[in-house]
Amino acid sequence: MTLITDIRLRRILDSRGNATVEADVLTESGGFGRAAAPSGASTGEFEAIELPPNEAIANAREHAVPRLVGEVHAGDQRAVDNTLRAADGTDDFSEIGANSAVAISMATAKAAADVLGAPLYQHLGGAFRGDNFPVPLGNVIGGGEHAADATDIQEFLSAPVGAPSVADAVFANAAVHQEIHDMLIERDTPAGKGDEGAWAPSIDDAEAFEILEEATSTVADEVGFEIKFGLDVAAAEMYDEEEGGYVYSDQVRDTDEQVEYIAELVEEWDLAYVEDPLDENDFEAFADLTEKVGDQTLICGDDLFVTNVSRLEQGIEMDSANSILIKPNQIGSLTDAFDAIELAANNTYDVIVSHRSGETEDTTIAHLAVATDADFIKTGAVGGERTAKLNELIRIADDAA
Ligand SMILES: C=C(OP(=O)(O)O)C(=O)O
Ligand SMILES: [Mg+2]
Repeated sequence: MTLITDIRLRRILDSRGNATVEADVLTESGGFGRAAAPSGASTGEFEAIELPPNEAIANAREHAVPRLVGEVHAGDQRAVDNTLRAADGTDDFSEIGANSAVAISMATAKAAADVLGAPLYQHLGGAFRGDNFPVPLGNVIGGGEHAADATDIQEFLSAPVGAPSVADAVFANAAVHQEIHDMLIERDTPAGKGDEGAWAPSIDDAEAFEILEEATSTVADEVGFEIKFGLDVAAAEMYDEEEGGYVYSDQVRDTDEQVEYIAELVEEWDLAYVEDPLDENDFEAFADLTEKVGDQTLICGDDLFVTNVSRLEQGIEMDSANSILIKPNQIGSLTDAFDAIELAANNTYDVIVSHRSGETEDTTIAHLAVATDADFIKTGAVGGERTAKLNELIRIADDAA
């Protein structure tokens, strides 16, 4: 009795104050699900298309809603997402918008879970899901497209790999964030926050590494478990062919120099994680770097893979990385995100489920990460739209215990 009986779409605010799409899905037996689309700033060239919310809502109402309401069962997620694809009729959701598609897809999954009386992670993961919890990667210093006049590297991420529980890990990342604040004050470097709540001081990357090392080791001593750190370089945003490569504040590095530089950073700082160290079109340079340091760290494709099975297949074939970032709105549906996760896991890639820089209170990604046994979740360290997911993870762990 999970036949979809109504879908309501509306514009709500995201964390940057921009409009985004929210969907409510109702079912015949009274199930209800609500979800909202997030939005990126450093978006990949190959992502599914986000339309202006008004347009996305109008087009989804015209093309998708009539094919779903009274026609498809909410519990059959693949049928729901296939219907969204058929209604859209393009490869990249450019007709109804990936923002409408992902909001409907996620809201439908929640409605189906509601009908079952089960938490979303259990509906998505099934009764025999593993009992692992993802390690949260906390963005604590950042710049790039997420903050003006700050670091070149987009995200410096605290990685509490030794935490005994997800709650310990979440609190450790918040403590690192606070410790960095204290250190910045001591250094007379006041800082505002970027889009994801990370400190965005006007410092260079070298200083950010020093601060992060000190902050993570101070907090690790306090909490008694290992905290490493990692990066989202978001290198596609730096890459400029006409300039001859990767444009940093103080120099331009060509592709070989960029590979060398990142490999040195991995060695010097014992990095646990490096996301998008190279341009989104350069599967080969990714493969060079993975060959050099892939046994010491995670080389993760975000803009490289855009949660897209075909791009991941290419990466697997070329050994371009050893992990993938999963952002459901990059591809437009939960089914597509699940397929990418399954392909990654079958090829021993680590999986990192991720928020976007523009977020809402929606907690679907916390459930998705637990349901799929993801190795990591990247969803900030502080800020209401980030703690919505982090606190949900704590609740899920509590519920599952
Ligand atoms: C979360 C990220 O930023 P955005 O949402 O701006 O793409 C990212 O690049 O990993
Ligand atoms: Mg990224």
